[in-house]
Amino acid sequence: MEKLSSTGSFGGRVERYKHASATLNCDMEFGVYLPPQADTGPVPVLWWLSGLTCTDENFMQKAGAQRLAAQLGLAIVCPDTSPRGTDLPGEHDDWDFGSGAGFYVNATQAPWDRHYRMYDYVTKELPALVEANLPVTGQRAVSGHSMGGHGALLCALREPERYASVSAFAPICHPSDCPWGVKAFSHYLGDDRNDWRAWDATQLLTDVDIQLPILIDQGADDPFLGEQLKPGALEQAAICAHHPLEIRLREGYDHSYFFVASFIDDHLRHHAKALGLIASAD
Ligand SMILES: N[C@@H](CCC(=O)N[C@@H](CSC=O)C(=O)NCC(=O)O)C(=O)O
Repeated sequence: MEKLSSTGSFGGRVERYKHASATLNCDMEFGVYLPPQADTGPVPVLWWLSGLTCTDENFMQKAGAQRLAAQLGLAIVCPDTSPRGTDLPGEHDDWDFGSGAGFYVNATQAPWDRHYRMYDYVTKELPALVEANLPVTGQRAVSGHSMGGHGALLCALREPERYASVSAFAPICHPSDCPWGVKAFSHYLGDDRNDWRAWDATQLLTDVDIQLPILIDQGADDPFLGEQLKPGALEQAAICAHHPLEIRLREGYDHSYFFVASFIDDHLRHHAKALGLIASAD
């Protein structure tokens, strides 16, 4: 992998890298925050999955996570949100589909299946690359925002043994039943809705063996709350499956990174506790 930049931040470094992805069949860029503790030994990683229209840079520039990550000794890796440099029919026409909108699934439908395999990319290829080349351990936590919150829930519900903890900000909780999800899933996965179940947190949650407790923050003034995000569906599924889930509805907050930045420290502490970096998240 090629280092694109390295910038000091709270005693650590914000770095960006480029590499050729075999999973996605294209070149990709990603961002990483390495806390000062990474100078003397490997540190665990919070994997952050961003939302629609984002690149690897939105979270690093807007969430303000570096100050506390530096104190905790927690690295943060931000993948991009879709394959890049490709030019499939209609790929760049809409902000909620195609480029910037990979939805963290493995596409099965042509022409998307040649590139849009974001689940395998963020759970397998990129962790292997990062863990082989940067001063990090194989201990992982996962979080994300909106489409990335859906991605984080997928990681934790499909392969809970790979993660110590999970959280999400305003996740798309039931993509099979919202306009963003239906649009993406019909193109990437085809029209048979039985094939969507394995990529829908609300449906997956009923069959998991290892139950990672889920922490969610949701803005009460989020314009996408009722039509796209549907945390109530996930809450009902969690009650039926006795899956530990805490959803905190935040009055006065919307869907933006002002909301993410306001509560990111709580999430970092939640993950740091699960990773054994601190004794208590309070
Ligand atoms: N069309 C608008 C709205 C796009 C938007 O709100 N994107 C969110 C994620 S939405 C769900 O996945 C986001 O994180 N935007 C980036 C940011 O830095 O705020 C638009 O294009 O702005």
